[in-house]
Amino acid sequence: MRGGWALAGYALGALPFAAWAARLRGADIRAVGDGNPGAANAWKGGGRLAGAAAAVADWAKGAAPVALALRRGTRGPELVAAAVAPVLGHRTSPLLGGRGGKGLAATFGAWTALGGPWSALAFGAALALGHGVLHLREGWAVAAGAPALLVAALLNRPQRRAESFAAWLLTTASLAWAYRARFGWPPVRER
Ligand SMILES: O=P(O)(O)OC[C@H](O)CO
Repeated sequence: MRGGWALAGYALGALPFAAWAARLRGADIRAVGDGNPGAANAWKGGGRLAGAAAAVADWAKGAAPVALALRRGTRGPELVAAAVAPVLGHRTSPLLGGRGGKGLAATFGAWTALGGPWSALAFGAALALGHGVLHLREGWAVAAGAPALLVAALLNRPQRRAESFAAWLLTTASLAWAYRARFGWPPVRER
């Protein structure tokens, strides 16, 4: 069905696993840290197990629609939709009143399947380098990691060049918007 991957991906992405994991451990994720319903706050509010479970579940909900779409031979705009929809579902989850999370874990999941594991690893390494080693503010670290993700995906899965480029534009725009309050000047944090 045309639009099926977009609908299924959005519905899966909208499942707020981090909020549920925190709640299972008695925490309200909105009251933890910056209130983002993501794995980091599930970890802070609900402990390591809740955080790890949320990270895996949020990653998987990004990866699963793309992996299934690829297995069915889906290409073109439908494949792009399968990659982007879970991220948007997480960002705007109706189960959280439209105020979902930033979509970082779901983005990692979608790219693990679309660009191959190396693209997600390249993104993760660039984020760790930018934020952890070079002390870039979160927004800048995400922006600096995005080109690494695209280059790794194009090298890794050259046969999906058009889909990767389209999905990259959309997931990067989504992350840039989600992290818009985390840019700030200068790009490097004061220590
Ligand atoms: O972008 P989310 O919503 O997957 O959550 C972000 C993580 O908790 C890391 O800050």
